[in-house]
Amino acid sequence: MATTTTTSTTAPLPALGGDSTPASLEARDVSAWFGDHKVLDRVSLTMPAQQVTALIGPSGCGKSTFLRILNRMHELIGSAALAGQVLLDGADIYDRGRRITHARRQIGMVFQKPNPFPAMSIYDNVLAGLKLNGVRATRRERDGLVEECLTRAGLWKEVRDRLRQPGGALSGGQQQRLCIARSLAVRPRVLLMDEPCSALDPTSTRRIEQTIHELSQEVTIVIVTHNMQQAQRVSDQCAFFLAEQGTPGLIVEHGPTGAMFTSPRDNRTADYVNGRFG
Ligand SMILES: Nc1ncnc2c1ncn2[C@@H]1O[C@H](COP(=O)(O)OP(=O)(O)OP(=O)(O)O)[C@@H](O)[C@H]1O
Repeated sequence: MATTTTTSTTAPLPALGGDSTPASLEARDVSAWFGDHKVLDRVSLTMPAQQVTALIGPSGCGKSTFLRILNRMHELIGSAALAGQVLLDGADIYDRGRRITHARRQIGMVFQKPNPFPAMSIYDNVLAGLKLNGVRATRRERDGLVEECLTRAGLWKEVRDRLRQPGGALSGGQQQRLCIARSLAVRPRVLLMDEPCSALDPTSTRRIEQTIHELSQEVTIVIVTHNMQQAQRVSDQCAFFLAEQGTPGLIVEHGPTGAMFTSPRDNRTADYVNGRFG
């Protein structure tokens, strides 16, 4: 783990994982189970660095399970099991000897429902991940990081004069951007987003999409979305998941987003992206 000095400096805090450059993620033959229910079957997908990859598909086909596997959250569920590999810039995050916290620090997650600590101040919400990891920083470093992360999340101008107010007092869309700022504070190399706009109104949704666009050069993004317009607006590439008639989920087709929507190779993809099912 990178150490952080406590001397007064304007230099940015280093990444907890030692490297904050955007990383590629590659899933190789990933299968997943809950008990004896197999929910994913040999899913392989490359999610290139500095790109936004959208995971689309009908409810229950395993998109969220796949996303949770990408940062080792799946294994927190008692009945869960998995097979296959997940490579972060070529190194398997599931290698024996590699600690779960190592993957978590480098691969952040933003959830469907904004989940800031409601009674905690906006300022402290942004720093919550650092505190959890025992990182010490000067006041100046903390101030700098809070401003930087809120700016990157597109929230700074709206909250700069009320940083000591509780996170729970913000609107839903602002809370979601606060959660993005909190994720960014530990300098992840990949950001996973599980339907981050599904609880938001259209204006807040567009603001989050703008944030995703602005962040995409700095951090690799993988987003689950049910909204086909959103997938087209925010992503560079798409993967279409499907679980047919009680079979485990798999990827039917993946590729550049434009091609997936204008000239899909598989009829099932065409039916799904054109709203004929799901
Ligand atoms: N904690 C769990 N325990 C048991 N089964 C689960 C659990 N979580 C998900 N499943 C099952 O795994 C399968 C895939 O679920 P998952 O949530 O990954 O799909 P999804 O494509 O993300 O769905 P949605 O779009 O509705 O969120 C489903 O059959 C679901 O019932």
